[in-house]
Amino acid sequence: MGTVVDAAPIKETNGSLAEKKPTVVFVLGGPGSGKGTQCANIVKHFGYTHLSAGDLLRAEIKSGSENGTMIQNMIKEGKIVPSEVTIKLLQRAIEESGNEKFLIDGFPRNEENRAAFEAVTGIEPSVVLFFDCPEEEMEKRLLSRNEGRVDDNIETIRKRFRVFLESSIPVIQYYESKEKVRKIDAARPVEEVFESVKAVFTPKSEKAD
Ligand SMILES: Nc1ncnc2c1ncn2[C@@H]1O[C@H](COP(=O)(O)OP(=O)(O)O)[C@@H](O)[C@H]1O
Ligand SMILES: Nc1ccn([C@H]2C[C@H](O)[C@@H](COP(=O)(O)OP(=O)(O)O)O2)c(=O)n1
Ligand SMILES: [Mg+2]
Repeated sequence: MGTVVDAAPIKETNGSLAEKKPTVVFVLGGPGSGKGTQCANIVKHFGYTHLSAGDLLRAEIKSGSENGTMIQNMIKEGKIVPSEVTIKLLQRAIEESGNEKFLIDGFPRNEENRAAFEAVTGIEPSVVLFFDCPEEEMEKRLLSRNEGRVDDNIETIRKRFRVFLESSIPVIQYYESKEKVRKIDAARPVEEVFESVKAVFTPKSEKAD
C-alpha cells in the first residue's frame, strides 16, 4: 500500500479555498458499505472534519431551502443531485469548519461531481478510500439502518446500486489510474474494517513492527 495521507500545507490568511489547499480525503463505496460509520471513527482518532454530502443535502431539505423539494425527489429516486447544489454546500461547510483536514463522504458520486469540484475549488484529494462490499451485505445493512431515510427501501436501494455501478465506479477507476485509491474490504465487522482504515492514516514510522 502506498503513501500515507499528506500533511496539510501551511494555511495562508485571506486566501480563497483553493489557495488554502486543505487536505481532502474522498470516502467512497456503495450505499451501506459503512462510509459514515468509519468516518466517525476517523474523526475521533485523526482529527478530520467529516462532511457527508448526503447529510448536507438532507439538512438542506430540512432547512426549507428553495431546492428542498428537488433534492428530496432526487434522493427518493436514488438519483444524484446536480453538482452545483452539492458543491455549494460542501464549500460552505469547509469554510465554516475552521479545520484544514476533511473527509468528504459520498462525494464525488459521478464524473460531473468530480470534474466540477476540481474546477470550482481547485482541490484534489490526497487519498480516496474505497469501501468495497458485496451488494447483498449492503442491502442487508440498509434495510436495518433504521434512520427513517426515504431511500432505505428495497425499490430505491436497487436504483442506488445501479447508479453506483454506472456512475460512481468510473470515478473510483479514475482515481485508481492516479494511484490514489486505498481499497478496503468493508464486508468485515466494523472494528476489523477500522484496523485497515487506520493503516491508511498512520505514518509508517509510527506503525508497530
Ligand atoms: N462493518 C459493518 N458491519 C455491519 N454493519 C455495519 C458495518 N458498518 C456499518 N454498518 C451498519 O450498516 C448501516 C450502514 O452504515 P453506514 O455507515 O450508514 O454506511 P454508508 O454511509 O456507506 O451508507 C448502519 O446501520 C451501520 O450501523
Ligand atoms: N454526491 C452526492 C451524494 C449524495 N447524493 C444524494 C443521492 C444519494 O442516493 C443520497 C444519499 O447519499 P448518502 O451518501 O447519504 O447515502 P449512503 O450513506 O451511501 O447510504 O443523497 C447526491 O445526490 N450527491
Ligand atoms: Mg452514509
